[in-house]
Amino acid sequence: MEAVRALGKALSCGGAGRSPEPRGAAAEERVLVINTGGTIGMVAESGGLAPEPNKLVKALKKMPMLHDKAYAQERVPEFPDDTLVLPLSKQNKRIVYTIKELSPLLDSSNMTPDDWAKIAKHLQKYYEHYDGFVILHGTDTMAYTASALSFMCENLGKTVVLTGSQVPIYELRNDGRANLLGALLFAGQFVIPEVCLYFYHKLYRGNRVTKVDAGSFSAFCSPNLPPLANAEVDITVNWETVWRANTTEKFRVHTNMNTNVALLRIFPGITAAAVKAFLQPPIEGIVLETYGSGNAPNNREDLLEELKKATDQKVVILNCTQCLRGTVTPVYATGQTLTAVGVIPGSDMTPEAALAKLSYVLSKTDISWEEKREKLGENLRGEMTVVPTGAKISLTNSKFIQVLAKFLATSCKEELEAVRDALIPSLACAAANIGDIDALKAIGGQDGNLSCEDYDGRTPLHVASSEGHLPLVEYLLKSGATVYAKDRYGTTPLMNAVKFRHMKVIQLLRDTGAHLSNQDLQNIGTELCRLAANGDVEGLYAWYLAGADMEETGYDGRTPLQVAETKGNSELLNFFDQWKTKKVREDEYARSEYQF
Ligand SMILES: NC(=O)C[C@H](N)C(=O)O
Repeated sequence: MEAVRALGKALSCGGAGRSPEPRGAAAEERVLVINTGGTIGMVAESGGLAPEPNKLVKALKKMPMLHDKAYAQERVPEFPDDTLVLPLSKQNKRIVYTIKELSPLLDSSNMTPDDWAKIAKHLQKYYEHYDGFVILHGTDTMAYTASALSFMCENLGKTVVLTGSQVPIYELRNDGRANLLGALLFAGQFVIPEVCLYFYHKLYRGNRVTKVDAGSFSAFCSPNLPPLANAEVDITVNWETVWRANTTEKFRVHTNMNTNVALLRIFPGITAAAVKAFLQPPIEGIVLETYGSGNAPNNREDLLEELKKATDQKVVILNCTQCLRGTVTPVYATGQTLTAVGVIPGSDMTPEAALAKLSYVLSKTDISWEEKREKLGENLRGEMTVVPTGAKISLTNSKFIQVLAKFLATSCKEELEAVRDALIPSLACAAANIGDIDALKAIGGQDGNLSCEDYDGRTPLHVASSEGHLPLVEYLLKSGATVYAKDRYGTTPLMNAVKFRHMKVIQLLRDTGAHLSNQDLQNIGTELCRLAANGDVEGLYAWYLAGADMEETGYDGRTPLQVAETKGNSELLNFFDQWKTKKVREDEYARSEYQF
């Protein structure tokens, strides 16, 4: 075991988090906090607890665990009034966070789909400006909002964490401080590209939670999926559980959710008249909350007839269990009867997730009713467990890992996992270096996380981007590798591709949502002018494709074009001519001569 530990230490990786050990000057990570209301920012009024606007930022500034005053003062005027900074984290990160307060602040009981859309639009608007997002929200309907946002956010590549509290943060004993701190640490330090919910030391998948306790700090539970991460003495992320979009498409939000949906909980003696009334137009879909493993009475012809009539009228009915834990299965005749009248089995989805999914899928205008029914049975955001078809190669089946395990004298599963976690980052990066897709596929098949980091925080995507292995970059992105990974120097795969001028890789990364960060853009004008002075058209083009503004000025106030004009280099002038005339429309640009 010692040998395994030593190996693990030597090769240790932080998953898809950012650099795992404190090293040198702290990197700054930017987090946007969207404050929607909830108990966390409430004060007692004559009518009971209610949210108080414009109070939170001032209060947080007086809390040393949530604001490092001295650091912020050094950075004035860069830090505006709504921007705070956490003390240095154990991972040597500075999390700088900006709070945007929505108006009006809401008790979450007053939330509607319009408010979800408002939050989603904020995520879209500020997506490229921040590394991660925290949404402060009341606990009462947090599971609904988390579920809805998980569907509304399409191709999500950054961490979004909802949190709140049971006791206002202004009170002496409260859970708000710890919850906010935990949420900020996750949003700022890890790329967990999901809509998550952080509460009482646990990070959950947002569409798997339900509020289970009105009087405990441990208010939420995720009955059918273990937490994505635990913040105990150490923060541990269960990377194998993390859901990834596996896409080369850009992040976007879908906000026009269908509101003609509802939840119907069956109970002994429910009348057919009540069900009929419930299923009348304009209703388009319902979540039917059934007993046990998805059962409803099969001796009630009148009820079944109403359900059948509704599905014939194209009302979608999704079957979820009333039980906190467990799944809808076709083991009982009473369950199979429902499927026979057109009800779709909802697996182990929570009613909150099922409702949000229904609202999302039914609002899609580009797919048919049949396709919508199909989509409801698919796992779209990790909201339900789908039994995999085809046996997965298990860790213990891997010959390579077995040989190594033998060599290292390991036997138990934990030790095997330690070997795997220690080796996979280096192996995956080595495979990426030589462009070996088959090797990467094999590594992925060993439960390997292809967003894993090596000892320098570099992921296979960094390496493949540096080397310009386009098919491999595409494979990695489609296997869930994050474009937002940063190595220990804060460098992203996009910057690697720019440095080594792999134009097609730059384009693919950009299509997937990669963008230049504040760090990348420091002194960008001077860098562009330097390239112009050297007549380095290829270098300029790489920066252009990566999204740099060609009109940035250098240290002497000149633009790259002005430098080019002084140089009189014809290739350079031709480049700027094309940029000026066809400009900035990338599609036209790509068709021009500068398509390397
Ligand atoms: N603890 C809370 O946040 C409850 C509050 N009623 C809300 O949901 O806004």
